[in-house]
Amino acid sequence: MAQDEIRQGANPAAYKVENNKDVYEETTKFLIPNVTSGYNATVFAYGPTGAGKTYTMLGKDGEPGIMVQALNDLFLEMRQSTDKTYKVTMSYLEIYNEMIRDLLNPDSGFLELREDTKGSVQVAGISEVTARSTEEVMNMLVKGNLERTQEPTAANATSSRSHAILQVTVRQRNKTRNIMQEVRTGRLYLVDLAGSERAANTHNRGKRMVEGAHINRSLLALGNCINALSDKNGPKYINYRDSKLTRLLGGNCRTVMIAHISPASTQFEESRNTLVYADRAKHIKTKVNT
Ligand SMILES: Nc1ncnc2c1ncn2[C@@H]1O[C@H](COP(=O)(O)OP(=O)(O)OP(=O)(O)O)[C@@H](O)[C@H]1O
Repeated sequence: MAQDEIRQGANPAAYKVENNKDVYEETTKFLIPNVTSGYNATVFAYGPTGAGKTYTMLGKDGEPGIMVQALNDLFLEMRQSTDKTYKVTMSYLEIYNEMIRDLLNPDSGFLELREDTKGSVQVAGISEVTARSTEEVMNMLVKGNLERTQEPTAANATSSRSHAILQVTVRQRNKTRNIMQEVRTGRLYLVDLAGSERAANTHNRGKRMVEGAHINRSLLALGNCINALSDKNGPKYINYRDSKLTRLLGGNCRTVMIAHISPASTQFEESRNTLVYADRAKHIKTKVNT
């Protein structure tokens, strides 16, 4: 079975978005039943440094981000199921300078991507930790964030220099079967990207410039995939293999892009670029195969 899925942003005049809860409800909440039904879904925060991506995804005390809210709904939905049992595992990784690090086990060094027998791309050797509640996931996330590559830049004092990806895997079994057979696996990717600005804008030199080039390689590949997928004449060849980020996230997946822009006039060019990408992404139709 194949299903077409497109969700356009609602009419901005029709609703108010004042906090992370509103952002979650308008953008991400609808994905949760898909994941518990065995589909993959991705939410990524896109935009220049300091525009609020980490604030949206992770949140702050008293202002929980998309991650907490998505996990709360995910666990709630699983608890309410009468005919299924679920097992949830999580992995947390960063892509820094086109290298993958396990943030829950940083001693494991740099990890490689591999295709499994079904053709889906996996991170070889990444730790998968069982989680029974949002608190357990968030505790591990906080631990993992201490390992994340974060440095001050001219544009943000606690700038995330890597793309951070939280993978939540939901394995579903049917309770009513005599043999407890695994039926479906859904995966939710929650992604806090590094800043999308051109390196020159953050007045970075040396190491930060090199990072900028690598960050931009992944983001450029992401932008190219968005361009190719949104081509009015139908998608041409999609270069998912051009970067670690697009290899990992590419393929069959319902995807939400949360675009971040700054109100500052000095950020006009970045804001415009972000909106152009967001507009293109809005027109992508994905075919999700079951
Ligand atoms: N909606 C908001 N309300 C209040 N404060 C915010 C909001 N968005 C962002 N901030 C604050 O702005 C600062 C920069 O935000 P944040 O670190 O989330 O940016 P970022 O886009 O993740 O940047 P980078 O790409 O450098 O990691 C933080 O101190 C954050 O708390």
